[in-house]
Formats: sequence, C-alpha cells, structure tokens
Amino acid sequence: MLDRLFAPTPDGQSRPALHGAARIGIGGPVGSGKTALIEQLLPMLQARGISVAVITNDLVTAEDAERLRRSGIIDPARVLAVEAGACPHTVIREDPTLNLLAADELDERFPDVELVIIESGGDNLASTFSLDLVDWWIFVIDVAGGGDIPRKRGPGVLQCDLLVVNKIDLAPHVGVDLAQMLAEAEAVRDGRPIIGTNCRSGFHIDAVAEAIARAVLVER
Ligand SMILES: Nc1nc2c(ncn2[C@@H]2O[C@H](COP(=O)(O)OP(=O)(O)OP(=O)(O)O)[C@@H](O)[C@H]2O)c(=O)[nH]1
Repeated sequence: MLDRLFAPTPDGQSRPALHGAARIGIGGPVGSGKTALIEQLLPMLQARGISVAVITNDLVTAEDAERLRRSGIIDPARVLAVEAGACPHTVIREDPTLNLLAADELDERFPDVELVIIESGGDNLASTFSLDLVDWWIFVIDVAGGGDIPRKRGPGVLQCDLLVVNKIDLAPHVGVDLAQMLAEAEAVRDGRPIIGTNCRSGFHIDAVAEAIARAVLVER
C-alpha cells in the first residue's frame, strides 16, 4: 500500500488525512466533463499501480455510477452512488455525511484502496468541497460554457486545488480564445494550477494524474 503524504492546502499548509485512502473531489458545472475526466483518469492511475474507487453524486438517479460500472475500466463493486436529492453542493459541503459514509464503506470493503474519487453532481460556479470530506479537489469547467467563466470569479474556480479547463478542442467551434481564457483563469487564481484538457482524446490527462499523485499520494 502507498504511504500517505500530507495533502497541501491552498494556504500552503499540510494537514493529515485521518482516514484510510486519500479522498479527492471532482466538481463543476453540469456537463463540463467530470465523468469523462474520471473515465480517462482511471486507466492512467491504475497503470501507475494505484488502487482506486469512485463515489458518484447524482440528484435522484445513479446514472453516472451506472455509466462507470458498465465501462469495464473499474470493478463495478468499487463504484458507489450517492443520491443527493437536493442541490449537489449540499452533500459535498454543508452536510457531507452521505459521502463520508460511502467513503468509509469503500475503505472497509477494499482495504487496498489508496484513492477514492468523489464526483459531485453537476452544479454551478459556486460549488466547493468541504475539507472534512476531501483532501484535495479539482473543479472542471469547459470551453463551450463560455470563455468568460474565469472572469466570473466563482468560488469553485477560485478555491479548487486544480482547475481543469476541459473541451479545449471545441474552442474554435464556439468562438472562444483559449489562450485568453487560460490567461484569465491564471490571473484570477493567482497562479495556482490550471490544466487545459480534452477528455475525448485524452490530451493532458497525464498531467492531471500527475497532479493527483503529487498532491495526495507518494509518487510512483
Ligand atoms: N468535444 C468534447 N466533448 C467532451 C469533452 N469532455 C466531455 N465531453 C462531452 O461532454 C458531454 C458531457 O460530459 P460528461 O462527462 O457527462 O459531463 P459531466 O460533467 O460528468 O456531466 P454531469 O454529471 O451531467 O454534470 C458528453 O457528451 C461528453 O462526451 C471534451 O474534452 N471535448
């Protein structure tokens, strides 16, 4: 099993993880590519020898969990679904009990699991993760949502540990100046990490996997 590192926080401090596997969050607006990012990340993380499990959050269905279970890229038993039944951010921020219980269940069922990925239901730019739930979190926005998203300074964009700007392949089709969008994202985040990805082709997913490994796992 991997030794755990202390997860770096936005203020540069480190805090100990009190549970078994490292827990990371993936949030962002509806349709930005959160599930697609997980589908790309899983084989890459597994290829590094990292034992992974996933928790998905949907409003009233288990659609994202079913999609991952059917994908063949992960043991279906390692995918748990939380049905939020309310605004998705409620169960990742205000009261993450359901997700904490699901993560504890995965720790118990699969003692070898080193990384639990918690995908939030699609939300708005204000959604953020409680640090009681995750050690580190990614916010996914996409180019087709508009080049002005970073300028809106949503808490998700500002506070996440890693901002993923997805669907960069669509920039020319939706009239977005990608270089400007990335520069504005960098400016509002005071230089904290941003990665532009294409979750259909897999472009730059290796950089996301590397960022996860560096943040919450001993590199391998
Ligand atoms: N062109 C392009 N399409 C993408 C990319 N990433 C995801 N998509 C497509 O965008 C759509 C939404 O992707 P999902 O992964 O379902 O998005 P999501 O954020 O999980 O959606 P919700 O769970 O409903 O919030 C799907 O049709 C994907 O195929 C990308 O990088 N480029």
